[in-house]
Amino acid sequence: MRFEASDTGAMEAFGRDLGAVLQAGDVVVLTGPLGAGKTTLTRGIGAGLGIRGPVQSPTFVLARTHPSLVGGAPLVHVDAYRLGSAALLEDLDLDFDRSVVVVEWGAGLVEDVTDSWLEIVIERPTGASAVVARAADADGDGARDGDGDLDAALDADEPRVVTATGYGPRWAATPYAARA
Ligand SMILES: Nc1ncnc2c1ncn2[C@@H]1O[C@H](COP(=O)(O)OP(=O)(O)OP(=O)(O)O)[C@@H](O)[C@H]1O
Ligand SMILES: [Mg+2]
Repeated sequence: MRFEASDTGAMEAFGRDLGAVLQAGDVVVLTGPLGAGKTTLTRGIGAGLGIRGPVQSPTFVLARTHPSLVGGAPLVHVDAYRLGSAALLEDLDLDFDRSVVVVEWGAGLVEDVTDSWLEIVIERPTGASAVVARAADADGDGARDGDGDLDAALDADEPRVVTATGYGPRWAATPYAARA
């Protein structure tokens, strides 16, 4: 399943819709470059699940558990950026069966801990480098301004291409199923 999230709100809305169908035992893997929108999507998933926020970039903790406010499964939000190996993911001893687990940078790690997962790849078609170049020359005269607000430019709404592919029995009969 592939679509374009035109802005931050569209990404959160996709997450909310997805969160509404996720259940305990589900694992979602988010892949995409820095600032792609992985945490933004996780925030939407959290809203769809009805968990207690706020969902933030797990900078100092590798995994954060958000309890449900509606009697459903908690959201376990993992940042595997510094984790690097499936063994370390296993060491976190997460309660996969009873939680919805979302792993940023989890590609290639979750295969060892679950037989089914939903992989979501987020791409910035415009490319971060193009955004950086534009930020450096905000007035567009071809010369570097030196006062471009890089952070604002990186955060500004721009489309993302989102591809969601489900692997394993959990996703087989869903629109996300990977085509054999
Ligand atoms: N179409 C879009 N979809 C999602 N986020 C967008 C979009 N357009 C702009 N943004 C902005 O891009 C930023 C994405 O940041 P976010 O923290 O979600 O990325 P990330 O992939 O988690 O980064 P990191 O790798 O650092 O964890 C946010 O500031 C968000 O508002
Ligand atoms: Mg993030």
